[in-house]
Amino acid sequence: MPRTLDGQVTMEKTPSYFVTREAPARVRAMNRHAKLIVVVRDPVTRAVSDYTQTLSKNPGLPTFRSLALRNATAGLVDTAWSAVRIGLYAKHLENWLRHFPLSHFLFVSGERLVSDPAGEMGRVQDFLGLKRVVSDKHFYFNQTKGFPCLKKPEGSSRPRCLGKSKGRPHPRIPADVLQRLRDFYRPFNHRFYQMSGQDFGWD
Ligand SMILES: Nc1ncnc2c1ncn2[C@@H]1O[C@H](COP(=O)(O)OS(=O)(=O)O)[C@@H](OP(=O)(O)O)[C@H]1O
Repeated sequence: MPRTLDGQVTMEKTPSYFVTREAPARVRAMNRHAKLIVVVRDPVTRAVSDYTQTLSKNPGLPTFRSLALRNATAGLVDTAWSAVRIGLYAKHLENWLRHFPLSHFLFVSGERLVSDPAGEMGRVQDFLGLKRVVSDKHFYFNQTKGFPCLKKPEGSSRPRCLGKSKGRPHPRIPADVLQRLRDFYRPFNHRFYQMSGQDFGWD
């Protein structure tokens, strides 16, 4: 990574940092002033999205139900499955808060990133102490993609949406499995709302 000069902000993005036990201590050892941005979405939708991603690479994958529930009859949720475990945001945040104060974090709502990308980007710019440059006029809603896209990315004169692997249709998951997961996550979500001071309205 090149050295950051005065007036520059260096950003690094790795989704697995948030859920990796050793990451907070290592990040702190590198820079204890680091600002940390975490994008979170409803953990149930996140699990289905995760499954969709794996399924696209491995079409022979067992059903979502058989991976999410340890014992189909008892309906116990399998927290060893990474698609489930990653959504336990309160647990991951607890680990990070041993190394960084809450003021170093910005939690971005994955849902609002879709419904109001400029609004969420406004919060990101404020958090980073940047002038609000990215605004409503940079986004448009692409009907075909079903998501917001950039009107004119930096260095290009043509609009740009995220790639095919972002915003794919999800397979239909049986309602009882989704309900089981919703019930499972509820207490963890509430704890996460308390810890972060933000209600994401997932239930
Ligand atoms: N503008 C825009 N365009 C397309 N997709 C968007 C957008 N904003 C948010 N999203 C949501 O981002 C989800 C994919 O992001 P990931 O977190 O899986 O990406 S990454 O693997 O961490 O890079 C992806 O999840 P899926 O819908 O499950 O594909 C999207 O819902």
